[in-house]
Amino acid sequence: MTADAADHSAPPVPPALPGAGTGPGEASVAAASGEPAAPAAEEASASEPVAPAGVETVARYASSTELVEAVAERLLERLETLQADPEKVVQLCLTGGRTATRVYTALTERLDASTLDTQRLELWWSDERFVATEDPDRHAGHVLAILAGKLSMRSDLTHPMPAADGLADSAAAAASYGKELGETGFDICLLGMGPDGHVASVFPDHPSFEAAGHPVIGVTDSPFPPSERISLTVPTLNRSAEVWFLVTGDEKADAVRRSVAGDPTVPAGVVRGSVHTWWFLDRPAASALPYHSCSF
Ligand SMILES: O=C(O)[C@H](O)[C@@H](O)[C@H](O)[C@H](O)COP(=O)(O)O
Repeated sequence: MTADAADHSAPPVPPALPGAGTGPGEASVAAASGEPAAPAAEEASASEPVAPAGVETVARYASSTELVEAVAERLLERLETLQADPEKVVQLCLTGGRTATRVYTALTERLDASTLDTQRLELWWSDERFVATEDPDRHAGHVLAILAGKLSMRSDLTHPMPAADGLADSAAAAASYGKELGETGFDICLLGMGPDGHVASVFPDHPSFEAAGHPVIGVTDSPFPPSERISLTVPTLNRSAEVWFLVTGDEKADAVRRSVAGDPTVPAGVVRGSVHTWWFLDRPAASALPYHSCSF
């Protein structure tokens, strides 16, 4: 396995997050990875989604398959570590996309050998295509088909976003999901990234990127089909102790470069974990990074 490098960092001082883990697990990630310190990010305001300060690590893999296997293994270990606190219900935010879907499959293949307590795992989604429950375009359908076959999940802790059947529109669905989510902060938020630097259904140069004051939004004119979606907004994504970006493919290389550099014009440039942001990249996705951003 080839991976890992670290460059971008800020003092590993986790701010208190409602619902998100800030215990010894997170502190030790920062300390163990030994990244150099850098100045803290500017303070965020409600209207400007400036990323919270946290350690950043770029982990580069020779292939997408290596990435998928390594992330699945790391995710399982991390969930188990967070559950070392017997009271802890881990808050995990899931994403759609091909890379994440492969990670879920790889994770289920490791479950037999793991001590993960699925009864203390709460699942959320960062975005959803606003289509009918049975529509194959729906993220949650794919994810649940993979996970539910292997995990005994608690229905009261599993929160797919609403489907289009039975709800007036994506704005109503977003409001309903916002209520369900409340002030929840995520221990880990998994995110894919599009070639334009979009995350969840927050797109650059688009109203979804300016949705201040709304934790969850309905999107009616997505640049990528289907046009109607539901999404967490940037400030809500930033209620994450750890953000894990999973990015593969050379068509994303330039967006990766800009996002890792913190370009405020791309959504992935301003989404950060308050404790740790991981960039899990395959070699093509990392190809536009300055070489010193990766070391293997
Ligand atoms: O809803 C969508 O249109 C896609 O699912 C998209 O947002 C996806 O998350 C990213 O493009 C990364 O996905 P890949 O890993 O498939 O590239």
